[in-house]
Amino acid sequence: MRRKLILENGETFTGKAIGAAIEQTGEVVFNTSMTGYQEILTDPSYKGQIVTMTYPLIGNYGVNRDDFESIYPNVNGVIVKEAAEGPSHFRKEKTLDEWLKQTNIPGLCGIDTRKLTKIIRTFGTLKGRLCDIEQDTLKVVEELKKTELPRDQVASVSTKSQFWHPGTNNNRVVLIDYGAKKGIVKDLLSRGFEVIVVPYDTPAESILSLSPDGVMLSNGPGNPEDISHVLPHIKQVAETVPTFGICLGHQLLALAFGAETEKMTFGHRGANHPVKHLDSGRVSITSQNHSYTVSEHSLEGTPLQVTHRNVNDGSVEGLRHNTLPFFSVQYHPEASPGPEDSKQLFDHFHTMVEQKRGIIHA
Ligand SMILES: NC(=O)CC[C@H](N)C(=O)O
Repeated sequence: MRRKLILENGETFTGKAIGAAIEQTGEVVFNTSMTGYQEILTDPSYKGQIVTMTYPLIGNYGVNRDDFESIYPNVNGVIVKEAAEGPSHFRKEKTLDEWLKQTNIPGLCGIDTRKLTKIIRTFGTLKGRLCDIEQDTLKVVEELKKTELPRDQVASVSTKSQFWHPGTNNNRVVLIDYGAKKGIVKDLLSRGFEVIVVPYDTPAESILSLSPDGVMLSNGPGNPEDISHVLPHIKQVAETVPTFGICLGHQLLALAFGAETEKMTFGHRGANHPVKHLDSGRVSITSQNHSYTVSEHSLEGTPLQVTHRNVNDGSVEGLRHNTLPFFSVQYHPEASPGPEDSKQLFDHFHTMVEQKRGIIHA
C-alpha cells in the first residue's frame, strides 16, 4: 500500500505504508540516533509528533518486551528510509511494522529522509499529515495551516494517581510526572531511592506532606508555558528540598524562578549532542529530545546560573541555583541505550539529598 506525507508548506513525500492504516496529523520532527528507535517511539515527550529517523535503516533488531520508556507509544507517526523486514536479535519479539500495527501508529518508509530533514532544518518543524496517496494535497495543506498543536499534552501522559516504588536506602524522592520515561525511575531505583510518582499538577503542600528528601521533575511533551499553573508549586518545592529537573523539568524550574523559554527552529533530537560543563571544561556526549530552550538573556536578574552549554549552538543546557540545592539539565542523563556520559548527575543528586539529611557532610 502506498502512503504520503503532506507538509503544511505543500511539500509531499510518497512511499510505502507501514504500521496502522490510519491517517494522522502531527508536528514533524527528526531524530539523528542510529539506535534506540523503540525507546524514542515510546518516550512520552514525543506525544503527538511524527518522528523521522535520519539513520537509513531502522527496525533491524526488532522490538522487544524490555526497552519501552512507557507502556503505550506516544508518537503520532514514524518515517524511515528503510524499515527492516527481517530483524535479527535474541530479544526480538516483533518487527517494527508488526508493533506499529498493533499499537495503531501509521508509518511511512522508502522516502528520502535526508531531503525531509533538510526541509525541517530550513523551515523549522512543520505540521504534517500521513495519509492515503489519493488524498487531495491542497485541501490537506489548508487544513494543516489551520490546525493548532494541542496544549494539553502533559495532562494526557501524566499519571492520574500517585504510586510507589520501594527503595533500599531510606532516601525518598517524589518524582513529578510530566510524562516521565521509565529510565528516570530506573536510575533513581538503582541508587536505592524510594520513588513516589505523583501527577503533574499535585500541589506543593501535598508533595511536601509526603516528607520527600528530594524531588525530581521529569521530562515531558509540549511547551512548558502550557502548564504555567504548576510553576508556583515547583518554586515552593525547590525552595524546600533538593530538586533535580530533566528536560521539561529543567524548563519548568527556569520558568518558576523568573527565566523565559523559547521555541528553537528544529530542536535537538539525537544521541550525540556535545554538551560542555562550564566549571570543568569537560564535554559529554548526550542524548537529547527537545524543541524549547531556556532563553539566555532572560537569566539576568534571576538566581540561576548556566552550568552547561551545547557545543554546537551555544544554547543553555544546564542550570543551578545560586544558593539553593537544585540543578537541572536540558538533556537526558537517563538515556537508554545511551550515551552514559552523564549518569553521574544522579549520583550528584544522591549526594545533595544525603547532605541535606545530614548523612554526609559537604
Ligand atoms: N524531552 C522533554 O522533556 C522535552 C521538553 C519539551 N517538551 C520540549 O520539547 O522542549
